[in-house]
Amino acid sequence: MSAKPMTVSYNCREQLCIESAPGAGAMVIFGASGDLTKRKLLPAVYALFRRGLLPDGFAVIGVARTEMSHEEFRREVQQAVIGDATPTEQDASFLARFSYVAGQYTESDTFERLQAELVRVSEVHGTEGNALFYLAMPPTMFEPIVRGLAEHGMLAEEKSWARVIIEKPFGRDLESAVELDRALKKYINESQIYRIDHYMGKETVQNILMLRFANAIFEPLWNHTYIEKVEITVAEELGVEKRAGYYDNAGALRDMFQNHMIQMLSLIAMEPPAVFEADAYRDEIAKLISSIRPLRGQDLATIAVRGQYVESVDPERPAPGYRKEDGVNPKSNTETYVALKLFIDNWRWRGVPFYMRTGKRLPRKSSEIAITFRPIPHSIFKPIRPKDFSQNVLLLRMQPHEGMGLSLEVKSPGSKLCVNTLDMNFSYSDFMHGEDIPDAYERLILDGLLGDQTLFVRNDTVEASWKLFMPLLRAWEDNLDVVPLCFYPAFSQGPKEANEILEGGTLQWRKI
Ligand SMILES: NC(=O)C1=CN([C@@H]2O[C@H](COP(=O)(O)OP(=O)(O)OC[C@H]3O[C@@H](n4cnc5c(N)ncnc54)[C@H](OP(=O)(O)O)[C@@H]3O)[C@@H](O)[C@H]2O)C=CC1
Ligand SMILES: O=C1O[C@H](COP(=O)(O)O)[C@@H](O)[C@H](O)[C@H]1O
Repeated sequence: MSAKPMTVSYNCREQLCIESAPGAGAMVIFGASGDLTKRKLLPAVYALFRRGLLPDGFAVIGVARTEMSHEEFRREVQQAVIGDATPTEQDASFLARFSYVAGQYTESDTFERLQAELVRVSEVHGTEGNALFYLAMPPTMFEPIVRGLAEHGMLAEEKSWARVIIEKPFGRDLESAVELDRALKKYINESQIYRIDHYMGKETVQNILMLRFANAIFEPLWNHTYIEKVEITVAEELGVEKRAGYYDNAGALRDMFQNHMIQMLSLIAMEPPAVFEADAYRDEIAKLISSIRPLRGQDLATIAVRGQYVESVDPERPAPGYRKEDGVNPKSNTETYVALKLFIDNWRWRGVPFYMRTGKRLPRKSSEIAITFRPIPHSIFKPIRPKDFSQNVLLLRMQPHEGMGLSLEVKSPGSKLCVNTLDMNFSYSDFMHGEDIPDAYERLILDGLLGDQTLFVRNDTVEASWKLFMPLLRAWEDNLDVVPLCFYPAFSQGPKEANEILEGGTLQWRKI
């Protein structure tokens, strides 16, 4: 059926918007000279400023070992947020709120100077002694920095607040995650730790909750009786880029599955929390992760596939194999692709397979969740059989072209009784009136300033997720034969062996 554009009407009901403005506070970025700061944090802070969401009492202090004056740091910030454009008066007032402290992260002197700078910005910019510390640093530095902050009284919360945002990886296995948490908890408590999973800040990921819990039509169908399978894909076109040092040690399971993929699965499958508040919400996520069926040794070969990209075979899109990438061990067995079939052993999801895959150097960037409903039980349109009808699929597109789709079986107009599939599609961009959808870091930094931990990962879920994956990680490390490393050409659909976990190849992955 030729698809006509859908008419979407959308009434923004301002009275139904929940938006809180943060109170005064400073943001301190450790690792201010780094990649994450330049590419993500500074543009996000600038976007918040442009949207009028930063408090009047606000300042940013960059900290790193690289020697820089305040002015040099401001120039870096300017470059990161407006590039070569000439700053407006408003931009100048934004840049004036930035300052810089250079020093070693383990030296007392650095923390003393930071403390003095916090006092200064409190007086000059009215940050009221509150501080959001963002550790955009390799995780080996988390403990020394938190210790330094605590020893210099910057984490005490008597008259002001102090929060610490940390970036993944939260450990590289269960043991190191427990150890990291133990080390941090010597100086701060859980209510001060904000663990970022940037997927939770993505608008479309959050919309899963609104779709499920603000519409009565889905909940009755949202279970094993009506849903046949769920497929979650996070495909990247990019390769390892400049992060080989980290990635070759981590691999796709640690880099994407243990965190982003499991969090997305949780949003699809969790029970409704009574309220959308940090603990109620995260309790449900923790329960869900703990109900995922353990990955047992004897099942691994039938539920898991790991792959690594090799050189592209497409002459129009040349790309080297993973082992030839800069900084990668030429004999590396690190996986750049993982596909898994998971089950959730609870009342709602008993027997429903969750097919999940993620990988680098796939044909294009595409993150989506496809929920396939069961076939109709009986056809009244004889001789058309039940299996001739396409099953309904609800598609949630995270990126790019954020939106959703629903496929329905409909009658083609005309005297004949013809069944056809109609794909109803809608894109968020239709609602945005030319504005970009806010980046995940904007939302998460704002929540950090607000003191709202809802979208941040609680430690019990980090540990539950590591616990789930440990048998697989151990099997891979101990014995390459249990789940052999399969190779796929860059920009292909991934290793062909991934089809095997789809019921021995009788089903197919959605095309990326
Ligand atoms: N970049 C990204 O896209 C993403 C990053 N992350 C995580 O965010 C954090 C920061 O990432 P990113 O900015 O890429 O990291 P970088 O490697 O760019 O490091 C950030 C800064 O930390 C300092 N640094 C680096 N290595 C060391 C070291 N061994 N000891 C002390 N200081 C060091 C450097 O500053 P200086 O030398 O001036 O002190 C550097 O500018 C990491 O935990 C990373 O895993 C998570 C998701 C995506
Ligand atoms: O955390 C990570 O995420 C990115 C993918 O994030 P996206 O927002 O671009 O989808 C991934 O490239 C990176 O390896 C990983 O560390």
